[in-house]
Amino acid sequence: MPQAKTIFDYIKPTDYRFVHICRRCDQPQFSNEREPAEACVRCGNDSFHVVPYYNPDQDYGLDVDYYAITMMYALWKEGLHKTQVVYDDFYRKAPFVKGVGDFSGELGGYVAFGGLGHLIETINNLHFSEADLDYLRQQPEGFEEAFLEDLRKLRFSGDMYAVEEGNLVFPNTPLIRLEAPVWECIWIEAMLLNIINAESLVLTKGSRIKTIAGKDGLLEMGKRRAQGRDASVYGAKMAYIAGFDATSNVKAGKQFSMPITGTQAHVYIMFHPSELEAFLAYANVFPQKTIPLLDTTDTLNSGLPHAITTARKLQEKGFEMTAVRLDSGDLAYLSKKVRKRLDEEGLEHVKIAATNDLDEYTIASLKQQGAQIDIWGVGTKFITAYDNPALGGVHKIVARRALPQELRAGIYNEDDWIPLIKISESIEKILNPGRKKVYRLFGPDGMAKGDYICLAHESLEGQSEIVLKHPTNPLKAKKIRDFEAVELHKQIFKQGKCVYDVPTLEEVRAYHQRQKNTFWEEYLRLEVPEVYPVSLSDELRNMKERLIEEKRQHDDG
Ligand SMILES: Nc1ncnc2c1ncn2[C@@H]1O[C@H](COP(=O)(O)OP(=O)(O)OP(=O)(O)O)[C@@H](O)[C@H]1O
Ligand SMILES: O=P(O)(O)OC[C@H]1O[C@H](OP(=O)(O)OP(=O)(O)O)[C@H](O)[C@@H]1O
Ligand SMILES: O=C(O)c1cccnc1
Repeated sequence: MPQAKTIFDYIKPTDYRFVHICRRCDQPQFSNEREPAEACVRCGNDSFHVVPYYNPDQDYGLDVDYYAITMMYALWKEGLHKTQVVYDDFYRKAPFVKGVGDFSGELGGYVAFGGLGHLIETINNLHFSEADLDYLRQQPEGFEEAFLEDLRKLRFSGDMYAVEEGNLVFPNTPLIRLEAPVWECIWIEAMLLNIINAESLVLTKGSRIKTIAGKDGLLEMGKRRAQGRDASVYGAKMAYIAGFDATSNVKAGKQFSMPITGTQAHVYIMFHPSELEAFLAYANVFPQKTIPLLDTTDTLNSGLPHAITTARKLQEKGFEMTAVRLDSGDLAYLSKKVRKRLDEEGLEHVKIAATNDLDEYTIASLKQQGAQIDIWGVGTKFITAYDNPALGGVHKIVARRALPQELRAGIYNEDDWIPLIKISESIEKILNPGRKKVYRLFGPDGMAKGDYICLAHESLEGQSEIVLKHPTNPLKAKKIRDFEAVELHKQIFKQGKCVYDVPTLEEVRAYHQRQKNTFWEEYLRLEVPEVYPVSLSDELRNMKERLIEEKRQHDDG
């Protein structure tokens, strides 16, 4: 007899917090309330098992810090919420970089820009659901119904320009430029930073690991250690962009159509009466992809001979064993011993995979020690960005249109962009004001020579020579001739609509590698990397200095 249809068969619940399951007939009912209000729709019973329900597709509108909502409300009350503004997103200091810096103490390093795909998807979904509005209605601030009604209709309506995902970016360079009504920019802030900071950080870590692993096999295995489910899935995506070959994360494989792979864990070996039986049983089921784990008992005296026996059995059936995995002990020593033994047995084709808290530094050290490792499995230290757990990217207002009182007083015109600046104790922290764009300058050899940040109306077209000047240290200057200037920002949203052809994951991965290849190794090395030149145009620098001066005079007066 066919099973009775349930509510799951008819609707796709998007907005509920609880499922009340009838204790008599198992009929589920969705609700935002913990307390079941009604009797079972199918059998009339009134006893329910209450199960928390969470659909990750919900709560886009509330994916914010509360002060965003209160500021949005205050601006709405003032009638200024739709004022057009410009926001920049940038970071100030590259992560993971160790060393003392150059002669002026400046540290180099880069960030591989990640998260744009996820951000586009999120902005496309941005809205306040009825449940979101109900939640706000319950807050003690007493938001007016007319405000909540405006939130109900609110969608992102602005323009967004961004560096493309996978490119390399440097401190203080605008990665994203948002031009939208001020309340939308405030709404988006925390969500945008959450995505871009987390994914760029992990992509950068992955990119560094890939630099060291080179052409060796590289597998992502961090699911169990990532800080949250989302972080594991998007982290695996970043690994693939960085150049890893595959992930152990099956959800990421499905969600992003990326390759998945795996070996075997200690449980499989411990469960069987003996290590050899375990190896043989697995090989029997997966003769084309057998990667025995050698260290459950004793890597060299038990795991290795049993793996060799397994490889022989596979050969008898016409198969070659793929690899063996080392997961503890001195990986340099063990890998050399294992390689030698395998080669002596005529098993040169069997590769050696290694895991155990690896990162770019351990891999570099193992390579330097002559370790015979062909495949690196990297988990915890990649996915958690272990040695630098946060990227401090920020989202700052840099310009706005005139306010009604300024228009009335004739101080500004309607189409003026008014540059904004925030003075800080340290000169490095003072942000670059105004609507800006970024050029990357390439030499005739195709290598990146420096980035040039200028105002949006400026152009480098027809210019054959340029002096790149350090933003805060006038002694650092570099003349460049014979360059090709490429604008880094692409338009992503136009009046709220995505106008960007979002590349496939394969394309983003290839793009990351191509961009990385345009940087000299000196900028990418792990320790004490060269500082990549980033310059402000003279017009931007002069404007910044003038605004600083005006602000100081204004505050003194
Ligand atoms: N030759 C080597 N040179 C540098 N680092 C190594 C070398 N061999 C292993 N390592 C690293 O040293 C660390 C060893 O960690 P740890 O002592 O926790 O492992 P273990 O005792 O071998 O195994 P287990 O995970 O079972 O505790 C790991 O991060 C591993 O990657
Ligand atoms: O070491 P990672 O870079 O995180 O790579 C993934 C690790 O996860 C597994 O072990 P698990 O951590 O579950 O147990 P273990 O520490 O006892 O090996 C596996 O054996 C790897 O060692
Ligand atoms: O497939 C593996 O070997 C694997 C997967 C996740 C974690 N550690 C190892």
